[in-house]
Amino acid sequence: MPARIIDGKLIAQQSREALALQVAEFTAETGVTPRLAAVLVGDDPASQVYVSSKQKACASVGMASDLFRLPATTTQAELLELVDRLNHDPSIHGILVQLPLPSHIDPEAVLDATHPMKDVDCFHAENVGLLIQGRPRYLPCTPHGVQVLLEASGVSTDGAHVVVLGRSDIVGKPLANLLALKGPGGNATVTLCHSRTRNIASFTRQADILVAAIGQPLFVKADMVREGAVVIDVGTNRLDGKLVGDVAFHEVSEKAAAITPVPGGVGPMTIAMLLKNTLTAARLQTKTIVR
Ligand SMILES: Nc1nc2c(c(=O)[nH]1)N[C@@H](CN(C=O)c1ccc(C(=O)N[C@@H](CCC(=O)O)C(=O)O)cc1)CN2
Repeated sequence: MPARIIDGKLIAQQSREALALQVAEFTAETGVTPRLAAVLVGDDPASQVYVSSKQKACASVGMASDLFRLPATTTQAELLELVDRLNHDPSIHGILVQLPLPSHIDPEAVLDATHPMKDVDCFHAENVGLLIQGRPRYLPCTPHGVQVLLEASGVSTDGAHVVVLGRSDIVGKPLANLLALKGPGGNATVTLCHSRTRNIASFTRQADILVAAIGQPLFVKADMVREGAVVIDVGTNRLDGKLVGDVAFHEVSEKAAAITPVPGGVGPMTIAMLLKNTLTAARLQTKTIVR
């Protein structure tokens, strides 16, 4: 039987609708509108699309956003100066610096410079540390999106064997940590595989839940997947002008119990989770009057 499709577009929309109510309530109580600053350096076409989607998503839930567009020739010092200005602007609750940055800028220096309270991407070392210790301030957007997709589709991670392909700082590493935490949405047994893993298929075939975030188009084939597994595709690769994931969708969906498509799977969830963090940031930075 072909796999059930996990509809990220729909689940992200439901998440935004729920969030819009929370934003309205927060603003009515405090008079504060949560505000996100997006920083885009250079002309990467995909990054322009993602940043514009983030701004539209902010507006759709009643949040404000500002876009700071800088040319590709911007120096690291100039970017750090802008981040410092945003750190000190009390009207801004969340800062996101869109990645990738031009190659002459060290992303670590920029992410380290973002104030941890405004780090709504959850990339700052302090926030990553808090997550790993099981007391997160913010949840990393794509990993949290994967977690919400699983929950919304009735797929429990409790005691499940999750195999994560890819060890990036944005997806693989934080996702492995998030799913291994104690509590609902966690409690998984996690195996983290990467490009140097020997006989990777011997691991993927053991997965109850397989998450592909390895950045290689159509890497996961049907013979790498256990019958009845749940497959989550985080890949966004351009192949012959078309957007494809890390999973060979058609053949794998004949074997999996449930699968996310690309587009329309994890991608929209990343943005929905960013909005959640921006509201959390606004709450943390606003002294709410207790009535
Ligand atoms: N500062 C950050 N930079 C980057 C992040 C991030 O979380 N923070 N993640 C990715 C890009 N990304 C968000 O920024 C992102 C990627 C994909 C999508 C998405 O909705 N994709 C759609 C397809 C859109 C298309 O046609 O290209 C989908 O999968 O349905 C949203 C956000 C790297 N950089």
